[in-house]
Parts: sequence; C-alpha cells; structure tokens
Amino acid sequence: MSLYLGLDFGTSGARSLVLDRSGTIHFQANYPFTNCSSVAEWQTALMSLIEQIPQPLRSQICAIAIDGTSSTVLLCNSDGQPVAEPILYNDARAIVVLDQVRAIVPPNHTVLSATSSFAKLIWSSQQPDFSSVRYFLHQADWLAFLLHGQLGISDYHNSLKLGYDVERLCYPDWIEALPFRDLLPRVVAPGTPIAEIDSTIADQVGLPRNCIVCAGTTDSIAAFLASGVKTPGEAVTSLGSTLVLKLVSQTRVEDSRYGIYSHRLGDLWLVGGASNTGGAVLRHFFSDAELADLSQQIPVHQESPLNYYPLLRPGDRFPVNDPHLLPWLEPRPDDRGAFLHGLLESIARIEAEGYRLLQSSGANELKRVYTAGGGAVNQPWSVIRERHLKVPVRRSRQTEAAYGTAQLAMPSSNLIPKLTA
Ligand SMILES: Nc1ncnc2c1ncn2[C@@H]1O[C@H](COP(=O)(O)OP(=O)(O)O)[C@@H](O)[C@H]1O
Ligand SMILES: O=C(CO)[C@H](O)[C@H](O)COP(=O)(O)O
Repeated sequence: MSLYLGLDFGTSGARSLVLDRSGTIHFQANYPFTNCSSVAEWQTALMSLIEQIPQPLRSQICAIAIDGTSSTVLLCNSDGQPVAEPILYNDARAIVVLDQVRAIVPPNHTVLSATSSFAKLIWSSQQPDFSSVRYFLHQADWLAFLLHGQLGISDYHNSLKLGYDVERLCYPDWIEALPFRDLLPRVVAPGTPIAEIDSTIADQVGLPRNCIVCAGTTDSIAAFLASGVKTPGEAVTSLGSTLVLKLVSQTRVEDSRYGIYSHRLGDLWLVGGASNTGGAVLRHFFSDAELADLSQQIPVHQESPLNYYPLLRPGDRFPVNDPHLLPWLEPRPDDRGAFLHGLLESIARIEAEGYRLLQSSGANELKRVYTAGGGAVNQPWSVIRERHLKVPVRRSRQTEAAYGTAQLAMPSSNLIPKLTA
C-alpha cells in the first residue's frame, strides 16, 4: 500500500501524519518544541517524527512533503549549514530597512512589511556574515533539503513573501536586478516531486530509498488544504499560536497597509492575512486544560465588556500592519474566567475585522468559516466568533495541517491544480 507522510512545522511544535490514497490516517505524532527558533531542534524533530512511525508503515511511505511557518528564513553556506540564527515569521527586525524596501518594490506590494522574507533578505544583506551566504531559504525548504540533499529549491507559497510573482510564475525584474539574486531559491509548485530521499538518510531513518521528497507549503495553507474547502466565499481561520485568515476568492487582493496578501490556489486566490494575536497569548496565561475547562463556563451569548488587543509583545501584521502596535490587556479582572472571556471575545473581534477588511478590499463575500489549529476544539469560542462573524462557523473536517501536507505529497492530488503562467 502506498503511504504519504506530511510533516507540519508550526510555532509550538512539529507534527507528522501518515495517509493512504483514500485519506485514511494510519499514524500521527506530535513533537512539542522547547525553542521554536532552534534549527538543531527542527532537525531533531524531523528525524524523530520519522523514526516514531512504526517500521511496517515507514517502509510503505512513497512520498513526503513538509510545511513550515511562512517567512521564517535561514541564511545558509554552500553546504546548506545556517550561518546565523533563523529569522522567525513574526520577527520585525527588518523595520530598519523598510524605507529601502519601499524604494525597491511596487507601491502597496505584499513584501512591504517588516516581517516579509524580502525585508529580511535586505536586512540580512547588510550584516557582517552575509559574505558567507550562498542560499536564502525558508524553513520548509531547508527541512526538505535535509532529506533530499538539493539546495536552493522552494515553492510559490513560501516564496510569496519573498516577492515571487505567483501570477507570472517568475521573479519580478526588481528582484532579478538585485546584486545577490543568485542566493534565492528556484521556485516550483507546492507538492512538486523534487528528488528521492538521500540514500544515507533513508537508511538512517528506515525509509525506502525510492521515497520521493516533494516541495512543501506554509503551515496555514496546509491547514487550509486539510479543511477540504474549495468554494469562493468559504474561509478557513487557523487558530494556532497565531490567527491566520484565508478567504477563497475569485479576485486577488493585495494591500500592505493592512497586511493583506493573496496566495494562489489554481485559478482561485486565498485572500488573507496573519495576525500575531492568537493561541500563543492564551498559552501565556492558561494551560490547554484550563482553556478547555474555563471556556465551558463562559456565558457565550453575552458579549464581554473587556476590549483587548491581545499580543505578547509590540507589533502586529494584520489587520493592523504596524510593528509598533502595543499589546492591550487591561483591565485585568480577578476572575480568570472573565479574563479568558475577554481574550476570546477580543480575538474574535480582530478575526471579524480581518474578514470585514478582506471583503471591503474586493474579496468574495464571506459565507462560512471553518476552523483549524489548536483552537478549533473550543466550541464556546466558535459560538463567540459566530456572533461577530455573522456566518456559520464550523470545525474543519481535518484540523491538522499535517493532513493537508500529506495530501500535497500524493501524486496528482489536484490540490494545487496545474497552473498556466
Ligand atoms: N481549548 C483551547 N481553546 C483555545 N485555544 C487552544 C485550546 N487548546 C489549545 N489551544 C491553543 O492552540 C495553540 C496551538 O495550536 P497549534 O495549531 O498547535 O499552533 P501552532 O501550529 O501555531 O504552534 C496554543 O497556542 C494553545 O493556546
Ligand atoms: O503566522 C504564521 C505562523 O503560523 C505564518 O505567518 C502563517 O503561515 C501565515 O502565513 P501564510 O499565510 O503565508 O501561510
């Protein structure tokens, strides 16, 4: 039996999921991170998750795909070794070069954000260790390289925030003109077979030597793919460590003022944005068990009077694209249930404002929202969110991003319809 392995690298951990062609799950596992910015931990998680798959299943895995957090980037030397710490998706250090970015790219372009991969590239080009850099890669690209040994290959989901033109399927002239353009990866469609796994790695982790490693995607697009949503007007909200919105639209929308961008899905667009609010703020104050317990006691049909902007540190990407935006978590009630109600209600308000912006910017009218990620289990939160969204809110058929990534590894999965440039 042919089996397909999806590996999802998020913020709080990595997950594996093994599927067959009928969509039946044969195995899944989780690897919680102690430090989500440690490439050594990423590498350990990758090999550990593969080795946790029972050998009878492992020997039937014929293809693998990996998703990672979008615009998490690494600078690597000619051997593929990182020459510096990775720059995570929500790291806004590149704010200091935003004026230089603005002078290079078209007005309002997706990469006009302190957290875009392109801004991080410009920032990195001005650092002392840049002379030793040979490859500029995304997290998913580098993890796939560890398996197939091919450096400098990415997918057009991870490369959107690098400035790759996903309509013309090429780098724009303003990137081709860069003096360090040769550091950038060759870009292929997500799910494209890249190469058989390196034979030494295959033997080391017990995978078949003819196992194919495919191009990947981003974590929130993997969650979208897992949901099975395809219809314009339907949307997927990823309630993970962050809050990520994706609305299926027939029109592309791009507006860097609000952090709105569009990923390509065949001839449709995933119009959306990614906020730094979300589960990471909840986890700072509550354990998962407390979240489950206290959420059940919330009077969900009453709107909390507490109006927060829940962030762990200054800066948001969407629907407010402002690296200086301050967290707002006052007043703090003594009652922990009331505090949680205020947090869930406030994140629901931000989600609703996000979808309102997407629609007013030209995306299809919102009809229904499916929920993915760790927060998808929270039914009381779904009721609160539905009150603000004013459309049905349902849990995705599959809430694990790794499910979508495993589907991406299936040949002719038609998840990413073949594009014509
Ligand atoms: N019952 C719950 N209600 C709301 N959020 C939850 C619940 N259980 C877990 N979470 C949140 O889910 C998040 C982890 O979700 P996950 O999809 O694994 O995130 P990521 O992939 O971004 O690391 C945590 O930040 C946690 O706060
Ligand atoms: O917030 C994030 C981490 O989970 C990523 O930015 C998320 O992947 C959103 O980016 P994209 O829409 O490109 O997938």
